[in-house]
Amino acid sequence: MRRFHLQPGAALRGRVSVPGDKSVSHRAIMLSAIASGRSRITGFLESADCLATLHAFEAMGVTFVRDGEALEVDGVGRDGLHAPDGPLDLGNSGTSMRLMSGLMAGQRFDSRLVGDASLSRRPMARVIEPLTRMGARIEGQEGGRAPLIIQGGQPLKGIDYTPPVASAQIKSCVLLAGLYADGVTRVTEPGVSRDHTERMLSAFGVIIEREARTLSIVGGQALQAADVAVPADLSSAAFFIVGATIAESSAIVLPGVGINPTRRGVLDILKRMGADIRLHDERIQAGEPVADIEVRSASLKGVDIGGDEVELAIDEFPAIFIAAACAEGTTRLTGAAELRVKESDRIAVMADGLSRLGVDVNVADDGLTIVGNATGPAFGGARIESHDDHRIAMAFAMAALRASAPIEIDDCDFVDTSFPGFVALAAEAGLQIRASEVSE
Ligand SMILES: O=C(O)C1=C[C@@H](OP(=O)(O)O)[C@@H](O)[C@H](O)C1
Ligand SMILES: C=C(OP(=O)(O)O)C(=O)O
Repeated sequence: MRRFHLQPGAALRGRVSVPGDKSVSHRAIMLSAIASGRSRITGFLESADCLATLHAFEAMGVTFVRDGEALEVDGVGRDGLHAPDGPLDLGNSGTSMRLMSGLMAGQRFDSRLVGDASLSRRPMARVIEPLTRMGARIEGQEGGRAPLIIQGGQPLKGIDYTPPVASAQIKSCVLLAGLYADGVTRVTEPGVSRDHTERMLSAFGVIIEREARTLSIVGGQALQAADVAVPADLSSAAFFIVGATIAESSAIVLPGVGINPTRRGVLDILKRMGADIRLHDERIQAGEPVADIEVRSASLKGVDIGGDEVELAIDEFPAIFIAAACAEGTTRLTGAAELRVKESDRIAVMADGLSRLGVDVNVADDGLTIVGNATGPAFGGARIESHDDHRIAMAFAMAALRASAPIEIDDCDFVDTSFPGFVALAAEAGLQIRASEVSE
């Protein structure tokens, strides 16, 4: 088991190049695999989650070749995947399982999607239900959990679907199944969620229409190979953005980070709290908006967060909670029950860790309230459990910048699911961090 050890204090400074976007990398593999021709992906995130997606498509006959910085993919066409020899192991990755269940429902062969203990606890009824309505034969375990067993060769039909929660994973699953369905598939979003799938489908030549909150896709369309330049991951950048904000005398620049409007809630929330965040050289890279992000230390104040803003920052709340603990006054998050069904229950696990560090926190069913401490150290020292959740581990690592004593974080192996190289990059930026292997 990997443990992080952090010494208190220090500042973050310099240029911090975080690796590629996880959501975009998954989609780049999936769409290039079922496109016709050779696609070239640059900036692909070589993390455990994205490699799980890549290996699943390798097992279905797709060839990936590394060419220097690029990953070349020989797409097999919409109907060219082969039956895998065994189950497709998607590890810790909710995105892989939910998006691929849509793709697998449209194949002629059977598949079995499995994951680790955390993924096997996460709700899959949210994809089983719409896919079943489309005519798929898909079965989960009790309570709608993985493994998912998908029977191939079922004719799918387009449906009109409104997911029960705003979720890019549900939306993408249904749209991808829609590629294999007869007629039109429509998804009406109950709230805005990240639109990487729609943008990338267009880049691969698929016609997908949006009218207000409804997306429509006509089944049977073919994908043409495309080049994808994956932006740096804003969700990974978020830890450094919060770190540089809360640590005195900090100044960093994060180059080439994705700032897609359906994803950039963390920037808007932190700015509302008083953060000094500036965007430079805003540009479009392979259909996605990116910018260089400059961050300097700033004094923060507590804010209320809720409504549509929640999904726009869904993965960044562990980091935002650390910022809230360093803000003057109270931060109140509501409408965020989805945080309870991520890699861990991020409301309970963050509240537990914050309490151990001496922060005044109150938990509700759908959010929490944090009373911040804007002057001096905001955290004491303690050993924290990350509950095998990458984002919990990295968020608490940043807390050390405003702690009065050392912090240790257990179960940090899962950081590699989204951010390989985190420790080295954070240390280079100034965080006093080291990792050790300890026996369980
Ligand atoms: O589509 C995606 O790539 C993701 C969507 C989000 O999940 P939901 O859409 O279910 O909220 C997010 O939490 C996840 O890390 C990645
Ligand atoms: C929730 C996350 O990912 P996934 O759903 O793909 O496991 C995340 O990366 O924070």
